[in-house]
Parts: sequence; structure tokens; C-alpha cells
Amino acid sequence: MASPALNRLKAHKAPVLSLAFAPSSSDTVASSSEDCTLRLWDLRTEKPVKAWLPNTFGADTVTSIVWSERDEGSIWVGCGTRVLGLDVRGGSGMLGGKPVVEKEVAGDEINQIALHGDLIAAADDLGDIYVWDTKADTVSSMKTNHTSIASTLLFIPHKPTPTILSGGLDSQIMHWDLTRKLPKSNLNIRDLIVEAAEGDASGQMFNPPFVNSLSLNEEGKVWAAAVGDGSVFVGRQGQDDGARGGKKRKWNEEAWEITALGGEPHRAGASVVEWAKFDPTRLVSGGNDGSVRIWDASRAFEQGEQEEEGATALVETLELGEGKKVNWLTTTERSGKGRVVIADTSGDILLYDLRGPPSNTNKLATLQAIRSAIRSSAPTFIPSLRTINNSTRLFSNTHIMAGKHTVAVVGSGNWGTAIAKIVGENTAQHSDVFNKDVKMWVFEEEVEHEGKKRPLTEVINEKHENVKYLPNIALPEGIVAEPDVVKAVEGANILIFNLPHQFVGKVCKQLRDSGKVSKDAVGISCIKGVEISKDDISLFPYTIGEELGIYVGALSGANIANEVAEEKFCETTIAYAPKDDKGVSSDTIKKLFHRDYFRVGMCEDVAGVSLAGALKNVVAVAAGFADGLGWGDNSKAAVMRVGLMEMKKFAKTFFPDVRSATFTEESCGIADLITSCLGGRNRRCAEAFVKTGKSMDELEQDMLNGQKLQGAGTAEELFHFLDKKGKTDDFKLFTAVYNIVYQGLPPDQLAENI
Ligand SMILES: NC(=O)C1=CN([C@@H]2O[C@H](COP(=O)(O)OP(=O)(O)OC[C@H]3O[C@@H](n4cnc5c(N)ncnc54)[C@H](O)[C@@H]3O)[C@@H](O)[C@H]2O)C=CC1
Ligand SMILES: O=C(CO)COP(=O)(O)O
Repeated sequence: MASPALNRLKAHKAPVLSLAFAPSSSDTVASSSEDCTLRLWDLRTEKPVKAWLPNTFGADTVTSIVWSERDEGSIWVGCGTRVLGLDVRGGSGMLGGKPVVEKEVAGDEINQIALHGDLIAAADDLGDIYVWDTKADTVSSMKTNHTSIASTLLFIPHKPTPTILSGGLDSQIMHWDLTRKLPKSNLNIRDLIVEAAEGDASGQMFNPPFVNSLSLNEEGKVWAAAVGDGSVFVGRQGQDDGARGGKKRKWNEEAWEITALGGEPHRAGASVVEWAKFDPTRLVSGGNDGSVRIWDASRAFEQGEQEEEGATALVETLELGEGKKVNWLTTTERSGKGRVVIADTSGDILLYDLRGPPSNTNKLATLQAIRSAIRSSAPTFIPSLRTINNSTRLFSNTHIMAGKHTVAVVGSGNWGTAIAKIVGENTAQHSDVFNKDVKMWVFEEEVEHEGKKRPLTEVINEKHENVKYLPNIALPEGIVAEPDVVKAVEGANILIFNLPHQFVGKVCKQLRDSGKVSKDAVGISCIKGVEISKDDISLFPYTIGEELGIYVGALSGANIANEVAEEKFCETTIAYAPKDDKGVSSDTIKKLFHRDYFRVGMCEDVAGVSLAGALKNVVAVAAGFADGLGWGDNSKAAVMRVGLMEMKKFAKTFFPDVRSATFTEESCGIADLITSCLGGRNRRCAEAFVKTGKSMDELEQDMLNGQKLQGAGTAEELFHFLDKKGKTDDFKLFTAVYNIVYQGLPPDQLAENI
């Protein structure tokens, strides 16, 4: 019986072969299909938002997709014998742009690619493994190969030198030494199957035990293999020679412990397996029997206390229907729940959102512990579940210095750095209340400085200047740039969130998983944007607060960052009204932000302050269109008036408790609307949009030197939300901005559409 919970996403005309979630979004997934296209989906609307057509790939099928972890905007694909790099922001409208880079990598058709820093590895039909060093632009091949098709491969993470595991239709799993280009060890699954079948006429061994897919858990030590006989194997590097439930194997010099997951195997070959991103103890597998199975693999983490071999590990089965096969699947975590996308042979993508939280508290603790263990490069293997659950060390709150408040700024863009400057001035001035030093998290990148390429953090700490995002502005000495976001917040009890809204989810997840955010902390969000989920809207103070388990208020105002940094007088609004302020009073917050040139008005309307900042960005885009069209001041005033009305109506409709006065009387309302429509980046780029015909993404790249636009993205998010609610007609200006930016509505039709 097919599961009723599966939503079908339709666009591909032939079976989908590969799926990959964007690193920081559980709502964005890329798919490739035998129809020779690649599509990018917004799972909130269940619609494709970008497509690359067969001409991009020379009519080769894209068999494998990997998102870059370093640059959200880049996707790598394996396609025929080539690997291509695509810029997901490029192209125009729905159509993706040409490949940014393209390399002939393999001798035969590539089945899977894997990414590790600058290295891209590929497994091909001839059984060969290739590694392309994208920086040096060299391709090397391993000196030996699988004796049949190499179907799958991955890099083992957290290793000082890159290492690969690959699997093939020769039933081998091979562990590669990339320096010597030779296998360190290999394991033949066929041997295991034969052993397991001794005295057991189950018949499974008649299906050849091809290794179809491999996955490694986050910690990088427990692997899982989807095998052609229908079973899913898990294995890990052994720690001792003691007898355990699983089979112990010697891989040349390496001892590995292997066990088949108990319970019902797939009735035909298992085609794909993945450690669930939503639960470290779960594996999700798909098979040629048309079923998706979720397994409890927690015993793979237990040392010396495994369940008996054969005990059932199967926790859930989804049947996709008669005659279906699972080609691919991948998982993510979304708002604490599990999400699986599945490619079957129909060409549809099936979306399965697990109903309840997949993880009970212990499981979540396990996930956090595993991640902590990874980060602290624990010398031993993952501690047993029992150790983790009893551990206070991993989960105890970070110690907060008694007496003084410690402040951290999460974000270091144009506004992030300007706010850090203000805060650093105040922590130095009020050193009786605050610790002077303020860590500022910097999303690390290389910058060209005085003729040399150097890490941005290094330059900031040496020059006391953010040369990329706020040049020519001296920062207080107490500001310390820190590339590790977890280290940046460790020990802080006032956290200031100030980064472009598209990156907030990823960063918060990282912070939450670290377990390092003090429960005694409070936060202030300076982010202008909204968070839209499938058919719901939330605001960043709330989503950040929920994710991290702390109270978060909001700061927003008529604050063009460069002007504030130059200390030109302005006002701002801070909404802060925690039930329990954890010792950080409203007065303390005001003390932290108020300067003579930066006048703080306090209020309690967190939703109003946050919404005003987000929505005015969309109006600023419309104002920019008016400028681009050469319309006059009267026209722009009309846009601003209509915009303000829509901002208020939107707030009242979806957040009935907001105060109208927040929009009409505070700096974060009318004043921010005015300054943004006169001077902001959204306005500037929207003007250029009309004048040049370039896309907003291109203009962001051309004009902003790494800074990010918020207005167009917010218009798109609002549109999808309003569309779901059937209310686009009530918000004509917001809708017109979306239609002009993304749907080709001519800008000169703005007036008749608002
Ligand atoms: N710039 C301004 O004048 C003002 C901005 N704001 C708001 O403040 C928020 C932050 O804006 P800005 O500081 O101006 O940022 P920005 O527009 O300068 O963006 C650049 C920042 O994004 C970071 N970044 C780029 N890729 C990233 C990734 N993959 N993951 C994480 N971070 C990445 C960069 O490292 C850099 O710190 C936004 O919501 C904006 O609307 C509010 C008031 C004024
Ligand atoms: O929010 C801002 C001013 O308050 C800045 O707006 P822009 O992002 O359009 O520059």
C-alpha cells in the first residue's frame, strides 16, 4: 500500500536519478533525471524554481549531484564522463545558466561524485576511481580499480588526509589511500553473504550482493552499504578483538566490524542508503522492491553491548506501490522533524515528512554528542549511548562569568560589523557591566589585502577593520574576529544575531547542535527578513529563540550601515520584553546599543519591529523600480504610502498583536521605510534592474561586493506564503514586486498593479 503521506512533485519526464538538499535549507532540493535536466525545487511550494535543460549537459544524463558546502550557490554534477560546476544563482528567471566550469574527469560514465574541499572524486562504469583537484586542475586516477562498475563513493570526513571509500558491482568495498593511489584495504561483501547463508536457505544469496550505495555517519566512522541481495550492512572500525554481535573482519591491517541489519531485508536489491540527517541512529534505505525502510541502527554505536544478531532493526516501511523501484533518496531535518525525498521510477519526486519528532530526547542528545565528539576530535570511537546519556560534560551549560555580561555578535557583514563597532564601543565604555572583548563570528573567506590573499579574520584582527564589508572604519580593539561560530558564542550571555536572513537557519542549527549556547543567554536579532515554512510564517527572533532555547528580542531602524558606522546621527528601535530576563535587563540592553549618534528607543513589540524591517525591503525594491523608470518623487511617495499600508495590513492579518504605532511612530517603521526607499541597497539594485535588464542575483554580485540583498528574496517568500493563503490580491505591491523580479512582469506596469 502506498503511503498517503507522500506528496508527489511533478516536472521530470523520466525517472529521477539523484537528489541533494542544499546544505542550509531543508526546503531546497536539487534533482536530476534521465530526461537530461536538472531542477531546483522549493519544497514549500513543491514547485521547481530553476531548471537546467538538456542543452546544458550536451544531452548527457546527470547521474550525481553534490552541493558545495563552502559556497551555497554552487552545485557539482557528474554527467557522462564530465564533472560540471553550476552556479544556482546564475541564469535568468527559471532558466539556470551555463556551467561555470567543466572538466573531463572519467574514462566512462560517472555513477557518483563526492566532494572534499578542492577535491572531487568520481566512480565510473569501468570501475575506476578518479580524483580531480579543482585548485591545481589536475585529474588523477587510482592505480587499480573495481573489477566491475564502480557504483558509489564517498570521502571519509574528518581525516587529516583525504580518504575515499568506494563500492562496486564486484561486491567490494574499497578503502583508498589517495597518496599511493592504491587501496588500503578491501572487503568482499560476497564472503559475508556466503557465510551468513550457511545453513540458511533464505534464498537472498541468489541476488548478487552488489554494493549499490554507501553512506557514512557524521562522525565518519560507521558506514552503511545498500547491497544487491536486499540487505543493508553496517560496519565500523573495530577497537579491540573482543567478540561482538557482528562479524569481525580483517581488512588487511584494518579490523572492521560488520553486521547486517536485522529484520526484513528488501525483497529485491537495496539501491540506496543514507544515514538519516534527522537522527544519528537511523538509516534510511530504498530498494528495487519499491520500498523505503527506516532502520534503527543504534547498535552500531554500542560497544560490547549489541543486541543479538538478527534482532529486528526495522522501524518503518513505506511502500511506493506495485512495480516501483527506488532510484535515490536523501534526508534532512526540518524543524526538529525528519524529511525524506525519494526518487522512484515514475519521474516524480516523493516528499515524505515524518509526522512526529523522529528523535526522542535521548536520540537528540546522541546527535549532539556525536557532533561534539567530532568537533573535539575525540580520540576514541563514539561513546556508547549510555555514556552519552549520562554525560553532563557534553551538555552542561557553558560557564558564564559571574557579574559581567559577555557579548557575541553572530555575523560580520556590512550591518553586522557596524553593530559590532557600536557594541564594542559600549563594552569598553561600560566595562563595569560588560566584558570588553566581543567575539564577532566571521564567515571565513579569503580577501585580497595589500596585494596578498589572506583570511578575512586575520586581517580584521590585525588591522581592526573589516576591509571587505565595512572598509575604512576603525573597529574597537575589543572586537575579535572568530571564524568558528560555536567558539564565538561560547561563554557569551548576550548574543546579537546580525547576518543575511538566508543563512540564519544553517548557523542556528550549527549552534544548537553544538550544545554550547548557554541557556542563560538572551539574544537580539538585527535581521531583516521573514522565515516562511510550507504554509506558515515566522520571524527570526522567534525561530532563533526556539532553535536555541533562549529569549530573543529585535533591533531594527532607519540604519543604513555605512552612515551609522560613520557616526552620523540616527535612531533605532529595540523590542525586548522577556518573561525571565536572566539578569539582562532592558536597561542593560539599552546600555549595550545606545550611543550619542545611535539613539535607542525601547519597546516590547518584537513582532512589529521584526516585521517592519523585513517588509520595508520589498517596498524599497518597488521604490527602486520607480527610480529606474525615471518616475518622480511623487510616484515614489505613492509607492511608499501604498507599501506602508500593505506592511501594516500584513502585520495585522498574520500577527494581530502587533502595534500599529510601531509602523507609524518608531524608527523601525516609517523612518526605515523612508531611508531604505531613498538610499538602501535594495533600492539601488532595483533601479539597476530596470535600467540594465540584469537579474537581481547578477546585480547583487556586480554591485555589492559580497553583500546580500534581502528584498527580492523576501518578496518571493511572501508571494509563496500569500499564494498558499489565497491572499495575493490583498497585497498588490508585494505581489507586483515578485512578479517583476521573478516572472517577467514589465516594471512599467508597477503603477497599474499596485
Ligand atoms: N547593511 C545595512 O545597511 C543594513 C542591513 N540590515 C540587515 O542586517 C542583516 C545583515 O546584513 P549585513 O550585515 O549588511 O550583511 P551583508 O549584506 O553585508 O552580507 C554579507 C555577509 O554575509 C556573509 N555570508 C555570505 N555567505 C554566507 C554563508 N554561506 N553563510 C553565512 N554567512 C554568509 C558574509 O560573510 C558577510 O558577513 C540583513 O538582514 C540586513 O537586511 C539592517 C540594517 C542595515
Ligand atoms: O535596512 C536597511 C536600512 O535600515 C538597509 O537596507 P538595504 O538592505 O536595502 O541597504
